[in-house]
Amino acid sequence: MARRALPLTGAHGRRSRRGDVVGMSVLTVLLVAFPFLAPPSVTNVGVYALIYALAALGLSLLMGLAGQVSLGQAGFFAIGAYTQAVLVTRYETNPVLASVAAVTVTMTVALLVGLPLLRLRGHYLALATLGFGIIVTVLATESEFLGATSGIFGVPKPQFNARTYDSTTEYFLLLVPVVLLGLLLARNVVESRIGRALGAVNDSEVAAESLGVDTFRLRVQVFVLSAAFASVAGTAFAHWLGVINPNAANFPLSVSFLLMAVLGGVGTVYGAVVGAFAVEGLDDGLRRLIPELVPGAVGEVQLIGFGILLTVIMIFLPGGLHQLWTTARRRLSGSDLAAGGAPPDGGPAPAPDDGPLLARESRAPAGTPLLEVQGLTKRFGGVTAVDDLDLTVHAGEIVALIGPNGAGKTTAFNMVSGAVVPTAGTVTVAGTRVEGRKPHVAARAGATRTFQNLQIFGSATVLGNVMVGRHLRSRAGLVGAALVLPARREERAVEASARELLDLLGLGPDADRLAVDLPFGRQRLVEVARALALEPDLLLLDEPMAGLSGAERRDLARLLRRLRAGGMAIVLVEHDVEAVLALADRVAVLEDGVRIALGTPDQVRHDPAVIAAYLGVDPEDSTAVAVAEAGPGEAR
Ligand SMILES: Nc1ncnc2c1ncn2[C@@H]1O[C@H](COP(=O)(O)OP(=O)(O)OP(=O)(O)O)[C@@H](O)[C@H]1O
Repeated sequence: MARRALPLTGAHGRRSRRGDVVGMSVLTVLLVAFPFLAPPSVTNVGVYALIYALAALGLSLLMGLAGQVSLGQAGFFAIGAYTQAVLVTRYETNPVLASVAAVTVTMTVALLVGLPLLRLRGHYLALATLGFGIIVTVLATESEFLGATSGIFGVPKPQFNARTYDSTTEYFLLLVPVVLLGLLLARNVVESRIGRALGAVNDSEVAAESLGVDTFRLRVQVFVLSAAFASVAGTAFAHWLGVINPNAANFPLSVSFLLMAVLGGVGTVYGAVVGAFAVEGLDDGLRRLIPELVPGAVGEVQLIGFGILLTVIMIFLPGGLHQLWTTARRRLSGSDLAAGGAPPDGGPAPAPDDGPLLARESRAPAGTPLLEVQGLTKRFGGVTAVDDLDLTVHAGEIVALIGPNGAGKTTAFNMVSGAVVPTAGTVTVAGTRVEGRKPHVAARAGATRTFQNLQIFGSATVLGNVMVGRHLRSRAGLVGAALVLPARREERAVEASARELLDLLGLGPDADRLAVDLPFGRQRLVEVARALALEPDLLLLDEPMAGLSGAERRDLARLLRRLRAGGMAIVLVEHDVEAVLALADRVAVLEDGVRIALGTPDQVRHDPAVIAAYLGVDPEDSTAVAVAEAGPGEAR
């Protein structure tokens, strides 16, 4: 399971508003005092640090939230800078209006670039973004309109109320509120429904998708947001330097942004600012030091210095300076902050109530077909894992899918939930065709799942895991999240309903612990709670009993009965045949991908073909079948 170096927030699910206010206040005081305390040459370095911090912040969001590395951030920086320079110098546009236009242009380009590029992952995406940066550099170099290699001169220092901000100190102070606003917006996004969903995607894309998160759409959104940050930085850069040339898009600058984000701590919003100051300080230091150490050395030597630094950080401090900070805090407070306190031991069992659970008026009446599978087939090369499967599951019933190892249960299950594309056949969930589409489509239609191999969101608390399950039951988008106000009330409601569900499943005392710190059986329960948070009409459970103790199995079986009584349809793949026969209304049996039986537990229990499949006796041999019927036991 992919995990980012550090949780972006208090382990998405727990906010620290007081910490935010203190952090922002301290940073504001430090930044405002900086130009008055530092000598002018250092303030000059500080101006660059503030400008670059914005671009690094965007990159940090992209890497921390969307898990994507971009080597082309300078490309967006340059697009912002060039657009600003053109509008201000050629069309005498008001600088503020020009900035709005520059950011809009950059975001549009990012959208157009992101739509095809973000289908790539990992190194491929990094290489593609590198290519994008190179294209921008070449276009700027070759374009006469953009001044070719010389670039565009004469971008004036900004003026407000007939006052020109042309001293280093003034420009620094002008940038401080812009950077603080950028931090605030970024922080809001990280703490929002969108940030939580992206954090989940980083931990387990398939699980996040199954809870209704449209991962591609979110990635594109963060990519565009990240470019917007770079663009704002570019406009500030153009006014500060007064000239913009193709160097603004070049690879070393993208590497610098990457270094700032990584050094500060990927995904941590304050880290980008700290990283920018650290890198710019080092850059200045290396610029002075290297010519003394290596006579005649030029820029490339500095780049090597950065390369070495980046490597050392990745090896010894993958969480960047933020990691140092959190470790120090943890040591000072003598507690494990991420874990959210001492683990309770075991926690109480689910409530003993046996009434219907999660019933609601909008549910389809019992007996309504919610899942219709027709002719579902999957071939892996020469292996036909599932062969022409038909199955209908109705509201208010539990259907079990059983069969010996390799029978095709998981493959069938994965095709129904959207994780595997069928070779043939259809899957309809509550009237929506979902076969071959991403799992979030099935989730939107009302179906979600748990996993045989647990897919817990490792960087999140138990509460954070379950809050992701509320993704489709909340609405705040990226803009709403950035502006926080419309989203705050919704967030409180999401947290309250997630806590309610945790209490219902006896997980309340574990709510603020990291989910991965829980024992295996309780992690399974977290997955069930997370799935239930979506309020599904169809719940797909892949081996939910595996790894549970006897008491936990009984509790889970009772929970499923209560959900069925509440009108939910449940499909479970399970190896514990006795448990299944005691729980399910109907049982479908697969062997070598073929459905060999479908009926009530009693019918299936005595079906000679089923007995033969499990025990290897000949269904025509009545004596062997009679002996086998005496007790099929567990399949494994
Ligand atoms: N990605 C894959 N590539 C190739 N073959 C696969 C793939 N996934 C499954 N298979 C094959 O398809 C068949 C069905 O596998 P599947 O995992 O669906 O069975 P299962 O009933 O869930 O088994 P188990 O109970 O062991 O989990 C097996 O022969 C398996 O080897």
